[in-house]
This record gives sequence, C-alpha cells and structure tokens, in this order.
Amino acid sequence: MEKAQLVFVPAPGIGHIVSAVEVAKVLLTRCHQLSITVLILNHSSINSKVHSYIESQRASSSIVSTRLRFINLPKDETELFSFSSFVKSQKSHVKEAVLKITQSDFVSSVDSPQLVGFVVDTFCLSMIDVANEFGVPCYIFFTSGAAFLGFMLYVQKIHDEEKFDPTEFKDSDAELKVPSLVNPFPGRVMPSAMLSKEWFPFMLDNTRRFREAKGIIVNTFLELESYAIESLKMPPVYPMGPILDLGLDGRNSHKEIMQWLDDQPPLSVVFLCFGSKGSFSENQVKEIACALEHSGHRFLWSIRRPAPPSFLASSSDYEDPQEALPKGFLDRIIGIGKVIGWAPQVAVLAHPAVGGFISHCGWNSILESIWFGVPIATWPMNAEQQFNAFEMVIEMELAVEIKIDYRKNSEIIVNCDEIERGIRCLMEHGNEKRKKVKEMGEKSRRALMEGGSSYSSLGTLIKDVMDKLSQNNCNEV
Ligand SMILES: O=c1ccn([C@@H]2O[C@H](COP(=O)(O)OP(=O)(O)O[C@H]3O[C@H](CO)[C@@H](O)[C@H](O)[C@H]3O)[C@@H](O)[C@H]2O)c(=O)[nH]1
Repeated sequence: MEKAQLVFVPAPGIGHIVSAVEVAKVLLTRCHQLSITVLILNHSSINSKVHSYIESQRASSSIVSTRLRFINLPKDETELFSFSSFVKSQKSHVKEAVLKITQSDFVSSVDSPQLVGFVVDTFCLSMIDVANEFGVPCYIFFTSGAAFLGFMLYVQKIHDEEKFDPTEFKDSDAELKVPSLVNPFPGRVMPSAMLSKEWFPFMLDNTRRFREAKGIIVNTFLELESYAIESLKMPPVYPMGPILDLGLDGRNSHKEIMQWLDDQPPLSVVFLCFGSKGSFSENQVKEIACALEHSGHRFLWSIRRPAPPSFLASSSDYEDPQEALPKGFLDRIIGIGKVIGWAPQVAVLAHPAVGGFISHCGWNSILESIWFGVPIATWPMNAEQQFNAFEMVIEMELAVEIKIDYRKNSEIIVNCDEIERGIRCLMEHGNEKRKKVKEMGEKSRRALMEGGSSYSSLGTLIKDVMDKLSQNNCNEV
C-alpha cells in the first residue's frame, strides 16, 4: 500500500523527461510505499518523440509502472513568452493538477497516499512556489554534473557580489578559482549558456533559488566527481547516478545500423553523435567528412538538420543525408563508414565494435560513454558543454580534446587536420584514456549496487522524503 506520493515536474524536453522518469523509477524500485506523478508541461518543444516515450512508459509492465503515472497539462492558447515566463505561467496548471490528484486520491481511499514533496527540474524552479503553497518540501533534479552545479553557484555569487561579467571574462586572460574544480578555469571555455543574453539571467534567477530546496539530486556518482561533490555544502546534495535509460531497444528499432556494426572488428569504429540538438554548418560538415576519409578508421556518423531556434527544440533527420555531404562521399566510404540520422546511441556505445566516441559532451552522453567504457574526443557546442569538455579533459583526464572551446554558430571552423589528429589520438592502440574510462565505468556500476555510493545516497534521500510522514517506515527492497 502506497503511503506517500511525490510530484515530478521535468522541463519539457525529451532528455529532461527521460532522466526524470529514470529517477522516478529508481525511487519507486527502492521504496514500495511511494507513488509518483510526472506532470508534463505543454510546451511547443513537446514532440512525437516525447509522446511515444510517455506512451511506452504507460504501457510498460515493469514492477513500478502501477505506481508511476503521467498527466499532460493543458495547452495555453498563446505561447509568446520566453521559456522562463512559460514556466511561471504553468504554476496555476501544476497547482490545479496537484489539487485534483490529492482530492481524488482522498476520495478513492481512506488510506490515501500523502503528498510528501515535489521534485522539479533545474529549469522549473518557480514550481518551488507551488510546493510551498502545499506546505511540502521541494527537491531539485540537476541533470548535469556536480562540478557544473558548483560553477553555477559560484558564478551567481561573484555576479551578485562583484558584478562578474562572463562575456568580459571570456575575452580576458584571467582564470577563475572555482570551488568545485581542482584546476583554474580559463575564460575561453566559459560555457555558451552563460554568454547568452536569454539564458544567463534565467540561469542566475534559478541559481539564486537553489538554496531554497530541501535537497539537490544530481545525476553523478561520488567516484567520478568526489572533489566537486565534497565542495557542495548547502543544501544537501544527493549524487545518485549514473541515472541512464539503458533500454537497449535500439537493437530492434535500428536493425540495419546494428547489423553493420556486427560486421566490424572489435574497437575499430569511431562513433560521432552530437546530442538531441547537434548539427553543423555545411562547411564544417565538409571538414568532418574530409577527416573521416583520411583517418583510415571506420566510422558511424550521426548527422542532423539544424534545430529551430526555440528553447529545448531538437534537431531533425535529413530526408536524404546526401544533401548535407560532399559530392560522392557516400560512394567513397562504402565498406568503411556509415552515415545515419538519429542514432540508437546507447546500443551503439554498448557494441564491441565501437572504439571511440566524438561527442558534444552533453552530460548524459558522458555518463553513457563512461558506463560502457568508450573514450570520448570532446567537441562541445552549446549550453554547459564547454564546461563538461573541460572537466573531462583537464579535471578527470578521461577524454582527448578535439575542441573544448568550440561554440555553435561561432565563425570558427575546425579543420580537417585538427579533427583527424583527434580521431587518431582517440583510436590509438593501448590508449591510456580507454583504460581509465573502463575503470571509471566499473566504478559507475558499483556505485549503483547495494552498498555503493549512489545506492547509499538514494537511501538517505528516501529516508529524508519519508520523514515527512508521521511514521517513518518505508520498507526498502
Ligand atoms: O542521435 C541521438 C542523439 C542523442 N541520443 C540520446 O539522447 C541523449 C542526449 O543527451 P545529452 O548527451 O545529455 O545531450 P543533449 O540532448 O544535448 O542534452 C541537453 O541536456 C543535458 C543534460 O542537462 C546537457 O548536459 C546538454 O548540454 C544539453 O544540451 C542521450 O541519452 C543519447 O543517448 C540518441 O540516442 N541518439
């Protein structure tokens, strides 16, 4: 019998929803007395991928599916605002939905589950106000790493206290001494998100509210980011990762790609994939194509059409990838390479033929590559990815660098030679990085096992959540 329930409010992008649902499942698996409702904000970035993902979760027959429900919130007539205004405008819908849930649960059962808290995405912090109205605590789910969380807190502090300006700093030779980083942080890798006129104020507003949360759930694990995690004091941080959607159904939905990989020798293939928004200009695509042809390595390359400028929008597949590639490229690479659209990334990284990954350094991609022991060559584009690339190359020494300071839409073109050098370094025999990543991958798996760091952290979180109930007696499995 469920005694307690949590309400999740993820940001309305596929990546954020998938991560939030995975966190929900982990909580439900460990605590049988908990049920979770995930509220889906009706933003224009909600596309068919999101709908089919939610449908597949609803149809799932996993042991937790009966205690996990989804509610799609109503769509507003107009959506003319910035993303931050959009989130604020959704508070009334969230409040209404939660009122309905608590009332209908109360009517349907005398022993109805008690609302014990909210778990909200980093981009949805105005929902803290709704949690306050219900008199329950609010936890934040932070979808990037602990070092970046520390960086946000530090930048917000020096902005508010010393008028720190990321744009000025980017062009100076100065370095920042960030409490969550061992090494000094140079201006040239200031992440895109902090240089954007729309994002930076939004980020500052959100960060100022972090301290109001009861706790911050971070998708990381102690062994990966111990220095950063220990540097974070307030509020309590729960590193409970890696939280990944490891359903390897890509094997079935992308048979042709997987069969092609089956035909390649072990560790021979470079995989290139740049996340849900990754795409390049025509000139940059040419340089990548040139490097791949010259490197002599086999490759699997996911190329995508640029996303519309809207926040959280994803890029899409080309109807015919030939339109974006140099003339004759596809004919010349027969037998050594394959160009695809959306990749079954998890299944690809799990495949023994894959020896290296050229990645934009989205946090989920980093965690997936570590999980499967595949080394990365970094090529950040957007958001906080330059920071993640810095962390992987300099702080953790787990990746080789193609670029750590690339920014999408900058004029800079990374040339064929530079990319080719990166590929050779990534794929070289006896690669030190591969060994280190494999060891970290094993640590990531151990972190989730009984007695592991993330397992324990989750136990502490559950205890904290269930403390809200009059009798604290959550039975763990
Ligand atoms: O062709 C593709 C492309 C992506 N993926 C999957 O999509 C997810 C992508 O996530 P991530 O690597 O985190 O990249 P983004 O989609 O770019 O994610 C956004 O959200 C992340 C988490 O907050 C941030 O770290 C990024 O900078 C931000 O762009 C991963 O699970 C991939 O396996 C595929 O399966 N196939």
